[in-house]
Amino acid sequence: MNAEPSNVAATHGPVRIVGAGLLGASIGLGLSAQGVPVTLSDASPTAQALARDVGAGAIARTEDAVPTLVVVAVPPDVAAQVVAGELRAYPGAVVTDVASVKSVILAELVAMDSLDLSRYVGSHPMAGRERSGAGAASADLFVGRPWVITTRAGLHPQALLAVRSLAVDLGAGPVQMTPAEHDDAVALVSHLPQLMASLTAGRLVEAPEAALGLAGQGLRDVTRIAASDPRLWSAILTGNAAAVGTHLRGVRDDLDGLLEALDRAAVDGPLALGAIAGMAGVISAGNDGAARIPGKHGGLRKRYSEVTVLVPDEPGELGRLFTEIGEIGVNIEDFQMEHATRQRVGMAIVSVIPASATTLEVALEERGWRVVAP
Ligand SMILES: NC(=O)c1ccc[n+]([C@@H]2O[C@H](COP(=O)([O-])OP(=O)(O)OC[C@H]3O[C@@H](n4cnc5c(N)ncnc54)[C@H](O)[C@@H]3O)[C@@H](O)[C@H]2O)c1
Ligand SMILES: O=C(O)C(=O)C[C@]1(C(=O)O)C=C[C@@H](O)C=C1
Repeated sequence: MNAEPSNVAATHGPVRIVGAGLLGASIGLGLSAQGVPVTLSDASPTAQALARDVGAGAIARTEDAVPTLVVVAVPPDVAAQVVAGELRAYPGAVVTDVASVKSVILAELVAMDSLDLSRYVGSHPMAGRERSGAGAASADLFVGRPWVITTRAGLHPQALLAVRSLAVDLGAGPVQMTPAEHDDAVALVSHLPQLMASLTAGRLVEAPEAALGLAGQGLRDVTRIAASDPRLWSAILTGNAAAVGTHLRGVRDDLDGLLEALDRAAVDGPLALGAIAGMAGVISAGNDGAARIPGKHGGLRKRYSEVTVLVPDEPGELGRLFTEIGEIGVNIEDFQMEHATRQRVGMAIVSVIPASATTLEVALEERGWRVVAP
């Protein structure tokens, strides 16, 4: 049963969404759930119909009420053209786009004639998935995530406010920065990780089956986003080429140092002069960098204990595990599932606060679950 829409949004509709894929449909779902009227437009009639069918809004028609806010959620290489069209079509509306790069789109818009750019606010929710299209959309996609809102001279304060309200209504935290600051930041925290995941996964293309059969959670963690859409990501990466190049050159320097140490170990043995320090330096820097990644709600990442439980690969077993953890009175902070190759069993890795780990292990064992030793 659908919950009644709770009409508490600060965003005044109608909101028109152009590009009804993962981002557009997620925004539509989040706004529709709060009773904001949403219309959807997409170059693909199929994408448009799918977004409507998942509940993201109504398909746009020429006789629709004029929107107060237009959200452009198309790939970055066409975003400026679409934003310009919307600014011209709706002279009273605020127009935002959610593309993953910001400077290149603004530069394209500035180069166009007779556009009222005081109503355009480039933005970027730092939330997404490795899958495209409305079928993967979720109203909760933005909850607890930063939503970058780019600022610059000449912006109408009401336009800024409208896009801030959109972010807040969808549960995100607005963060203001210039387009250049945004592009530098995402080159490091989003675009470089995508490339590293893709480069690592690309090494698997010709890997022997026997090696792939040994793959554990480490490989899965590092390669989740390697499933991302090549067309979308090519546009993102080339749209932020200079900043991405800077970080990749940094990685290249690190790789050169690493290879030098490895080559020494390969020739003179594992304890060759400088070899151990070379490895430890890279791994320690990784520890320090990872420790700086903020937790999902903005605070410092908490260190949880992991309790690993074998779960039979049968309907309802995972649900039973969750129910019993609830009965034991322990809160699940995070959860991952690891699948054992060629076995009818999976490993549920349940993250809990350290003080609860032993209690949970003992209680689950008592209830007949097989807990894997930490
Ligand atoms: N995928 C993510 O994780 C993520 C996260 C944050 C921001 N973004 C940005 O959001 C935007 C949309 O990404 P997505 O993941 O939703 O992609 P998507 O492929 O799921 O959806 C894009 C939609 O835009 C439509 N489209 C393409 N050109 C169009 C045009 N000229 N006019 C109208 N519709 C057009 C496509 O048919 C498609 O339905 C991109 O700019 C992307 O950089 C993506
Ligand atoms: O979680 C993911 O799938 C993402 O990679 C989302 C992610 C990110 O790098 O954080 C990817 C690109 C977008 O521009 C914003 C968010």
